Amino acid sequence: MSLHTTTFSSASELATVFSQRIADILKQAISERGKASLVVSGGSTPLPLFKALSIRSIDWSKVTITLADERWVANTDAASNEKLVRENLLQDKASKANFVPLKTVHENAEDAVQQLTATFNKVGLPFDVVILGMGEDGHTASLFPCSAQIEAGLDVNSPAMLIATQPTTAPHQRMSFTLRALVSSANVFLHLTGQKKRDVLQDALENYTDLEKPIKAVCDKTNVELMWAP
Ligand SMILES: O=C1O[C@H](COP(=O)(O)O)[C@@H](O)[C@H](O)[C@H]1O
Repeated sequence: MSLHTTTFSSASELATVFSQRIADILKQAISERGKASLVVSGGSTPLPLFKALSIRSIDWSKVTITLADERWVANTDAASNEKLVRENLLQDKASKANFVPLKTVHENAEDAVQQLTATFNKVGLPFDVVILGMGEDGHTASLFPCSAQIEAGLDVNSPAMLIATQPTTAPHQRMSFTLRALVSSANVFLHLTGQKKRDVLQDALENYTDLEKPIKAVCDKTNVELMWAP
């Protein structure tokens, strides 16, 4: 499988061009099937992209948006990826999109897997667009190399679509789509900014196993387009 890199001069140029690219794919899906789906990541990197995407002119009422992963905190908590999406992506034109949260009322993430799986069976996989981020430890979505659940999360022979994870090097229980669910999309993007992340990715691809650096597992299993700016 291949990694194709597009380099931008700045995070804002990246956001402008990438948001148009995503909008074009979603529009195409809507014209073919009457609906489209978009998986976004949390963390700090996507902020300018969310703002650029929110003002794109597409029929957002036909788009389902969800997250690649969620921290198991209330959606009012500063650490909530849902909060980030609601405040920055589900605004302006994109406020009409249908957002499906990963956080449920369950106290433990593990207890929510069955309900969420039923929900996303109705949404339907594969997703039209998956945008992944990456942490400096090589985790992507909430597939953390330090977690006891990493083998299960990366097992593409398992039918599991979602997995509850507990990182030991980062706070909060998590809910994450599995590698199998993420790479089933025809359009998997990796969105990174900064030289440090680019070096981590390069090192992961050259010197580590999939279990040690889960981002490598994604690149091993599907074609990934890296959108990168310094
Ligand atoms: O914990 C998470 O981290 C990664 C990377 O976040 P960033 O702040 O370094 O951009 C993110 O992709 C993931 O969705 C998030 O839950």
